[in-house]
Amino acid sequence: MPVRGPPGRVGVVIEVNELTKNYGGRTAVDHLSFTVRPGQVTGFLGPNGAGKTTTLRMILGLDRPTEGTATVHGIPFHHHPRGLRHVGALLDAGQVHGGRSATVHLSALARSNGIPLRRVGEVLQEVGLAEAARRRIGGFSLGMKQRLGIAAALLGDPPVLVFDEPINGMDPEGVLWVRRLFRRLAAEGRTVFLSSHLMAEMENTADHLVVIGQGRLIAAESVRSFAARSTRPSVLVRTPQAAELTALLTAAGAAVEPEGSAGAERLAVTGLPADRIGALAFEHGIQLQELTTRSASLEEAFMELTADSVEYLAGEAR
Ligand SMILES: Nc1ncnc2c1ncn2[C@@H]1O[C@H](COP(=O)(O)OP(=O)(O)OP(=O)(O)O)[C@@H](O)[C@H]1O
Repeated sequence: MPVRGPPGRVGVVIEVNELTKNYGGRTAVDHLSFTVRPGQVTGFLGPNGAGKTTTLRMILGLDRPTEGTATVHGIPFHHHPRGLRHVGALLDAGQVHGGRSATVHLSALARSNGIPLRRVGEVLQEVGLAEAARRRIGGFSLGMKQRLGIAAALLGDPPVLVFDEPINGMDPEGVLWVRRLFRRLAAEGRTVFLSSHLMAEMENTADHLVVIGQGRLIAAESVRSFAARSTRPSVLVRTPQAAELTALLTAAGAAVEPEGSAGAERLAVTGLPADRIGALAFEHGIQLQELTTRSASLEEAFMELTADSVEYLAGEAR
């Protein structure tokens, strides 16, 4: 079923414009501007302390910006009359009343937001907590609490979903499940915006990325073009003549790193393209068993682009 929200700027659901948050003398979010569109999963990435949670809180109207604006469908979220039926959010899975059961917790949310109670059973089923519905939340693992938080976000069947580090604490099966869920929600036309400090989590989940460091925008683009930004694509070579090839490629200006365990004879070569490596090996009678160009991983692009902000934070002895 296609999901529609109220009209805003065409094709833009969440719009952050020059958003800034100061805490005392410290700037947590610094003139940040980006947009989030429907029908795709947008990953919100940055190292720890980059300002992701603060930004999400301002989008959800839980914190007031020092400067700038954050709107959902063209209006600040706290002015929106439909609450959970408009935006579903998971910010802190731990912030639930441990003495209640999942059913009681979700029923209270449904009642206060004018959502039919039948939705409680539906979302518990959806997130795989139907069996645990009557157990005390206090006994839930972090992964189960994340599922409960996702159930709460889905309760109002909203067109916009915002999740802060939803994959934290999930086991591998939970990670696969949640990825499929996010992709399905986006395919239904919803706007799905989720934060993480782990690039690898986003590689298979997001279509689009907003990357921040020290509260400032580093990149806002597709996952594919972000990965292509890494300046260090490398070529993987497997040969029984590793020492000879290493000397040859190094002399030709490449950097060569052995990979895997000693004697595995796999080399990661940067600074020379695969065809040149193949030609040099052929000219010198060196046998190659594998020659593969590796596209730079998202992780490498992320590390390169956020290196400065991470160093800065480490230097501040946080
Ligand atoms: N209520 C607050 N009072 C003072 N400083 C705060 C407050 N909330 C956040 N900060 C600071 O603002 C900066 C950004 O924090 P934020 O939690 O938004 O980052 P994050 O990207 O979500 O990080 P993480 O991945 O570690 O959750 C940090 O330096 C943090 O210490």
